[in-house]
Amino acid sequence: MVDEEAGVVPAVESTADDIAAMEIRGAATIADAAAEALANQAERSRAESPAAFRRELRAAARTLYETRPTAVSLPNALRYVLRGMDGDTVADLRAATIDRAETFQRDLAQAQERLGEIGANRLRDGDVVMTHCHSTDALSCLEAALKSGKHLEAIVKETRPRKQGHITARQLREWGVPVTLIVDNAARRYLDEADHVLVGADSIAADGSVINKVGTSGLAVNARERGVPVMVAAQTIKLHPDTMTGHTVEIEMRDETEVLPDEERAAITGVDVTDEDARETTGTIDEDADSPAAPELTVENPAFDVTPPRYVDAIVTERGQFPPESIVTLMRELFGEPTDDPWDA
Ligand SMILES: O=C(COP(=O)(O)O)[C@H](O)[C@H](O)COP(=O)(O)O
Repeated sequence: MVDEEAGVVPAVESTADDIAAMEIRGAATIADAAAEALANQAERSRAESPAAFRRELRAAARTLYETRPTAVSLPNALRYVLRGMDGDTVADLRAATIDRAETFQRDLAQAQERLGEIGANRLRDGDVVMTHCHSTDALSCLEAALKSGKHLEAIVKETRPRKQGHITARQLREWGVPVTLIVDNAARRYLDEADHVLVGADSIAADGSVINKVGTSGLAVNARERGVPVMVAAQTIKLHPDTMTGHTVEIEMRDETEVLPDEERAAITGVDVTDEDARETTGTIDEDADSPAAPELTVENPAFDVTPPRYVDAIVTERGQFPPESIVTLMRELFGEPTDDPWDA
């Protein structure tokens, strides 16, 4: 079935929904799923003319693009696939698009493997690595080090509010790595036991700033104070070309219920904190607490933050490792001049 209006097939809508809901998450995985979705669009398109086919693919790209704003791997993937949409007939366009998406997915997997081998060189036998969130690029470094026979241990930050640290812990344990899981607030204390901080990235800006899961910047600042090197594992698909012309990276603000579910909010707002009597008889719910007179409770839920380059020791890519300040050279080489929206490709 095709969405008649936009021509976007249900498989694309469903991938977009999964990305928005974080069923599909992590910058590399999102890019892979987006390329796959465009291939699905190409395969299932009922367009009868090359122009209609191109229109549909652009609409599909836009649907995918509008899901989450921070990981540049998403528009980079869309742009890459759409730029390969060559041909004079619908059949040729279909074949070219599917082929291009497959090439993208293959290159992505190879880049991650290569990056892992490079990152593993920074890790010594017996090292303890502190992680934040769940990054397949970061895990690739650990996997390569383990495959080369190094013994590693991990201190895994829980990563509130979505607890992606649990995914990291599960994976590392499957690989036989002893894991110590900590709440985010305990990171500074446990940095004394860590030899490296290893994180991934959603975007890397031209000045070498690293945009990653919220909490990365605080971790990096603490690591610098403790003398623990911070290594960022990021395939070049994470380089954000628009930042070369001064654009900033949008930080996604997610729903407040991830931080404060409704029942917990009610437990806070149900008590009138200005009413001394109500506070003393704990558990008393003030019926008027949510009245316009009650003080406002605001919850902010930024999904990512920005770590300035001075707190990062190395950005490890499939092209080698770079000091953050020199990443712009690689960015220029790979992306050339600044880019348009993916659907303008
Ligand atoms: O911040 C996150 C995931 O955030 P979210 O869970 O909100 O998507 C990851 O560190 C990067 O995306 C890198 O992941 P990878 O190395 O797998 O690309």
